[in-house]
Amino acid sequence: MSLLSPLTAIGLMSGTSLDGVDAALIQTDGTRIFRHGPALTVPYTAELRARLRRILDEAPQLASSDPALLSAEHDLTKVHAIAVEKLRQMAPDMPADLIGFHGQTILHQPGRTWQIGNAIALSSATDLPVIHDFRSADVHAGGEGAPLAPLYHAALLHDQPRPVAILNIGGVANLTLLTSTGEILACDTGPGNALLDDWTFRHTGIPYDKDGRLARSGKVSASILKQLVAHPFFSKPAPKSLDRLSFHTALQNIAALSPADGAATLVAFTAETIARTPLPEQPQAWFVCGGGRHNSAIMEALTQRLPGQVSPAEILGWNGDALEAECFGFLAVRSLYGFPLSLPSTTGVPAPQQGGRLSCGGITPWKAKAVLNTKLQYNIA
Ligand SMILES: Nc1ncnc2c1ncn2[C@@H]1O[C@H](COP(=O)(O)OP(=O)(O)OP(=O)(O)O)[C@@H](O)[C@H]1O
Ligand SMILES: CC(=O)N[C@H]1[C@@H]2OC[C@@H](O2)[C@@H](O)[C@@H]1O[C@H](C)C(=O)O
Repeated sequence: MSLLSPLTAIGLMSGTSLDGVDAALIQTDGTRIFRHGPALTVPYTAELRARLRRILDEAPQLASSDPALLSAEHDLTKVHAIAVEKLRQMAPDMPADLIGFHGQTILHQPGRTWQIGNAIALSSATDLPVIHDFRSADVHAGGEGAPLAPLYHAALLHDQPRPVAILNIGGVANLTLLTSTGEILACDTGPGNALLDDWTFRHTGIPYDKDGRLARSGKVSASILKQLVAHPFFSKPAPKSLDRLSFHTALQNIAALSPADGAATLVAFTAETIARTPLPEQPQAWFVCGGGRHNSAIMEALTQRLPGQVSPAEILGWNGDALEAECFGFLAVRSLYGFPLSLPSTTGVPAPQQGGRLSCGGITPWKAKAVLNTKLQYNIA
């Protein structure tokens, strides 16, 4: 059991959907969760989203000094600072000690992962220490750099009957399995909502398939689904990770289908690839978080395919839209306390790996010392 003082952290995550910044407060010592605070989302403007999307597409060729990149980074850091300010106003009874700042992933490939966001500027704007750059240490040590949520998921699941899983359906989907012996196994499983969002937008002008209405009005193309799931990624054992645009060629495979049949086939693709993930044990319960749990077509498709009980995270009293942001608050505290953020069974890194970097950018040194030193004492009593 940890004897370190609990800290209150603000976690900030901006996911692959480019919808905005999720922020959440959490009180934790990096192993136990003492309190979940409020959470909120500050959306990106359509203009910033469009700039980020261009940067994502160009990322493999971009220099870190590229003016368009620096300007987008500046603006998205401002959105993060606004999220922190709003959250502090919502929870005056939970003063934050530090921030966990994930940043916007613009590239994720074997051997290279890139999140943008200016930690020094965020630290200055909020007057708080900021932990950032959560993924590079894992990648440099030979890991996938993702997913990083598994240690947080395992902390959330500590009192649940095993084997049990948390499934996150964001742009990409990822799962954490806690086995009957307590091993934590994790991976990205394949597409989440990203392909369905693009397809729906292309055919209806609406950014996502609200409540799965389009998909539920269509029919799955069994032959195209068979082609899609034949990709070797899906039979590869965990750990494994994906970039946002992995499998985007699936949109070409379904191009000749009607909008409804295409949506139905993409929903089946998401559910089928989750169900096919090679796991040593089948969870008896799946707790689903991320925006995909709002899509009843996806939830139905999962219920049909998975042998265990499938429920939204809310059934355990969690906020399924806030889990990823909470996770980066939790990981910020782990980083500060020197605990690993990843394991061989979660990212394929050769040994448990610490990560994250501390930036006290704009904070006067005496203040950073006061905040962190007082809190970083062993709480022996
Ligand atoms: N009511 C709804 N009906 C259907 N789908 C929804 C609904 N609400 C949200 N979604 C889906 O959830 C997506 C957003 O999910 P989420 O916020 O988990 O993504 P993210 O955090 O960007 O992804 P990632 O976990 O890959 O980083 C939307 O793009 C949409 O596809
Ligand atoms: C590189 C990157 O940002 N990956 C994200 C993305 O969104 C979902 C999935 O792909 C997961 O691998 C990860 O985020 C979660 C929070 C994670 O690291 O666990």
